[in-house]
Amino acid sequence: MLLIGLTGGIATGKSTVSKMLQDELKIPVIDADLIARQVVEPGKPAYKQIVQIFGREILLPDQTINRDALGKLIFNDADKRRQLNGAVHPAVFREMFRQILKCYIRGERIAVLDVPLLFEGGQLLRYLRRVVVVYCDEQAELQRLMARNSMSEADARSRMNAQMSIEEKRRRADIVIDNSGSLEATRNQVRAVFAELQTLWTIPSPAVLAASAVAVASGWYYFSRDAR
Ligand SMILES: CC(C)(COP(=O)(O)OP(=O)(O)OC[C@H]1O[C@@H](n2cnc3c(N)ncnc32)[C@H](O)[C@@H]1O)[C@@H](O)C(=O)NCCC(=O)NCCS
Ligand SMILES: Nc1ncnc2c1ncn2[C@@H]1O[C@H](COP(=O)(O)OP(=O)(O)OP(=O)(O)O)[C@@H](O)[C@H]1O
Repeated sequence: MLLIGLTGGIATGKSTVSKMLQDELKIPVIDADLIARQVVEPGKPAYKQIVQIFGREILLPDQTINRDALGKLIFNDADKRRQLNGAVHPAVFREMFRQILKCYIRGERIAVLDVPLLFEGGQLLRYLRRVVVVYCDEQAELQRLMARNSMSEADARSRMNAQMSIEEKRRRADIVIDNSGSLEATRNQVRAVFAELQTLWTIPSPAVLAASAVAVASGWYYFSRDAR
C-alpha cells in the first residue's frame, strides 16, 4: 500500500485538500487533527495526563477540555507545548498505525496521512513514499487563520510561530500543491498529483506479501491489546 503524507502550515488548506481526496477521489485519509481530538475525550489516558499537567482549570463545566484556553497556554509557551505534545502524540501515533493497518487489511492501494506536524515530529517520514505540502504564502496563511478562527493577528502569529515556516515545509516537500488561488485551481492540482502518485503502486511480490502478512499479524496483535 502506498502511504502518502499530506502536510502544510496552519490554515494553508490541508483539510480542504483532504476533503477533495475523500469526497471526490475516494482516497482514504487518516487525519491526525481529528484523532488528536478523539484521544483527549474524557476518561481517555491522554485526557487524564492533560488534567494532571494543566489542572482541572483547563476543563469546561461538562468536563471536556477547554481547547481555547489550552491553545492560549501552549501556543505562547514552548515548554507547555512540549508537555502537551508528550501527553497526546503517542496516543495519536498508535491510533494512526491502527487505521493504517485497517486500510491495508481492506486492500486499499493508497492511503494519505494528513499530519500538520509531519516535518516537526519526523518519526512518520520513513513510512511515506512521498510528502505533499499544501502551500499558500505566509500573508494568505495569516489572513485565512484570522478569518477562520476569528482570531487577533497576535494570536494567529503565535500559532504560526509554533510550527516550522511554510516556506521551509515547501522546500522539504516532494510535491507542492499551491493553494494560493481558487479552489478550482487547487482541485485541478490535486487530481493531477494523485493521478501521478497512484501510478507508483505496483503488484507486491510474494516475498513482500509474506513479510506484510507477518507485519499485519503482529501489528494487529499489538494494536488490539487496547481492546482486550
Ligand atoms: C492546543 C489545542 C487544544 C488547540 O485546539 P484547537 O481546536 O484550537 O485547534 P486544532 O486542534 O483544530 O488545531 C489547529 C492547528 O493547530 C496546529 N497545532 C495543533 N497543535 C499544535 C502543536 N502542538 N504544535 C504546533 N502546532 C499545533 C496544527 O496546525 C493544527 O492543524 C489542540 O491543537 C491540541 O490538542 N494540540 C496538541 C495535539 C497536536 O499536536 N495536534 C496536532 C496534530 S497531532
Ligand atoms: N483556495 C482557497 N481560497 C480561499 N480560502 C481558502 C482556500 N483554501 C482554503 N481556504 C480557507 O482557509 C481556511 C483554512 O483552510 P483549511 O481549514 O483547509 O486549512 P488547514 O491547513 O486544514 O488548517 P489547520 O492547520 O488549522 O488544520 C478555511 O477557512 C478555508 O475555507
